[in-house]
Parts: sequence; structure tokens; C-alpha cells
Amino acid sequence: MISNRKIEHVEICLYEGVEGFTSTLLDNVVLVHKAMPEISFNDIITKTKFFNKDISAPLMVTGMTGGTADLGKINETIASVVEELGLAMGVGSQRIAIENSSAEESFKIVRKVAPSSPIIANIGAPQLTKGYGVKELEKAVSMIEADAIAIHLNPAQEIFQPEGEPDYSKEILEKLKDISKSLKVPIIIKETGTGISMETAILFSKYGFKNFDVSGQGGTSWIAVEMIRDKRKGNWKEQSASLFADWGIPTAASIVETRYSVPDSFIIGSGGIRNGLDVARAIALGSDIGGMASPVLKRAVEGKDSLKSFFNKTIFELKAAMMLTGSKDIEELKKTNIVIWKDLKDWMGSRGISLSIYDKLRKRE
Ligand SMILES: CC(C)CCOP(=O)(O)OP(=O)(O)O
Ligand SMILES: [Mg+2]
Repeated sequence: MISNRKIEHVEICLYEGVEGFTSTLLDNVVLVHKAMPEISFNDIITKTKFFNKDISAPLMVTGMTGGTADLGKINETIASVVEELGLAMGVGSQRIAIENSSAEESFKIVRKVAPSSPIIANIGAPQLTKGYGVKELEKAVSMIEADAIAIHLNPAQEIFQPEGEPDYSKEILEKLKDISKSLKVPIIIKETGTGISMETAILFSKYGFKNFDVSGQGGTSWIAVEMIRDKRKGNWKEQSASLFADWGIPTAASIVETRYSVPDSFIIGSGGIRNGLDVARAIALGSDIGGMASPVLKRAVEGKDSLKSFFNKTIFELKAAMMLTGSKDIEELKKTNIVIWKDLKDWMGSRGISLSIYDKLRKRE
């Protein structure tokens, strides 16, 4: 039963240690301190654009769950706090609701409690090889009156998932291109904890897709999640999965690779973003907004107040980083001076990305 997998995913993310197998390398990005910032804390403006809506801070909750009444309650908690604070959120894969309409309510509740927030639908790329087309994607969008739809890429997870469907043939690109011609909302290409490379960003940009949720390595490892499911089922894939738990492109490297290879892309910097300093680093490094999942899930199950105070703390940390770099708004934060060193600098060197050229690109000069 697909609903069992949905429940297991949330339970494993909450209670089993499935994150931080590697560093996001965001700590290799140093925002240069300004001792005389020339702004006051209260002058700082964090609002920014998310497609054609304003959000109060450059922060979205990236797609996690849905599919049962209990998972719908998690979505409801997140959506009501997102609406109150003026943020954005995605829902988890809606495949379960496309296959069984009784699961729809756990997704519909999001738009009911967040009538004005930017809400992102979610379908997996493998489904495009299994008959999904415009109809199914339009259904996912209309289910929650979505402002955009994320097509999640999870080949690593599907390989190690006991009931996985590691089908990522080229037809997906052609099909997505066709669908995009009639779909009324933008498509976001979303990875799932193993990151987007230069080559992948270029490939999708050639098909006309330039909105990326990079979801790099360093946060939740979905290979580790499926490893635990393998273990519980006595599936032999557990051993192999453990070799790949830290597989993928660290989040900071993925942000750099995407910005460098598709300079005019819209980038959601996600994968192991845990606080407002991570959000500031992701944006100064080249993202348009930050994306969080696991820390939001953990607070959501504690209730609205816990989640609300977490977001307020995160936004305070973001503003602190903006203050100390003299960034009065998000546009200035994108252009603030940074030092890229240690492993991230080595990564860029081995991938032929020049620091000086990158600095101009990330400042959109
Ligand atoms: C997208 C991923 C991080 C979580 C969902 O994976 P999944 O294979 O269970 O998703 P589907 O229900 O779409 O197959
Ligand atoms: Mg799947």
C-alpha cells in the first residue's frame, strides 16, 4: 500500500537519524563581516518575489508529505503557519491522490488554510514513464490551485526503495516538454537530497526548464530512508544502500553549479538548510530563496506555536546576517561579498568553475 510508504517516510524522517551524512558545504561560504553596516536592524526588508506573488521572507517549505488523514494534519499545520507568516510551501508527491481520490483531502487542506500563499504541487518524474501526462499534472495542480508544480527527480531513492521504480529514460524530457506547452503553471525541476549538477541544469534548460529546487546532499538522505525500509523488510538492498547514503552533490556545490551553468535560472537553495544563516549563505551564494523540509516537519508535529517560533527564529537569523553584511534587502544580500574556501573552493576548481567569473554571475552582473 502506497499509504504505508507515505507514513513510513515521515516516521523515519522524524525518528531515525537519516540526515547529515555529509556536509552541505554551506559553512565553506563566509559572508564578509561589515563592522559599519550603514543600516539599522529595523530597516531590513526580507520580502521577495516567488513567481508572481510576494513572500515576506526568501523561504519556502519544500514538498514533503500528504496521502492520509494524519499526514494531512501535518500539511494543515504547515500551511496555516505559512499563510500567517506570508511564506510559501510545497506538498509531498501527489501520486497517491492521483491514484486514489480519497487521499485528495490531505492535499486540498493546504489551499483551504492557505488561500493566498504560493503553493507548489508535486509529481515524480518516474510517473511520466507510466502513463502520466497533462491530465494527471493538471489534476495535481487543480487539487490545490497550485501556483507551480515541482517534478521531483529521485533516481537514487528509487533504486534502493524496496518497491522502487528507477525508470528515468529520456522520454521523460520529451514528455515534460510537451506537457509544459499546455500546463498553465510553471514547472520546477526538484531534486531530492542528491543535488543538481551543471550537466543536469544545462540539459533541462535546453528543454526550456530553468526553475530548479537543487535539494543537495547534506540534509535528509532518501537513500538512507529507503535503506531503513529495506532493513525492516529484510531486503538485501540494505547493504548496498548504506554505501550510497552520502551519495550526491553537496547543497552549496549544487547551488554554484546551477547558477554557473544556467545564469538566468530561478534557484531554490535546499538540502540541509537548518537555520537563517544557512538561508543567508544559500542566497549570497546564488540562490533566489532558501528551502527547508526536515526541520519544519519536526516542529510541525509539535504544533503551530512550535513551528511559528522556529520560523521567527530563522527569519531573525537571516536578518542578523543581512545586518552584518550591510544588506538592507534580499537583492543586496545576493550581491554581498563572500569568501568561498576549503572543500567548496576545491570542488569548484575540479569542476573548472573560476571563482572570479562565478562572483560576477552570482551578483547577476
Ligand atoms: C520524493 C521523495 C523524496 C519522497 C517520495 O518518494 P516516493 O517514491 O514514495 O514518491 P511517489 O509516491 O511519487 O512514488
Ligand atoms: Mg516514487
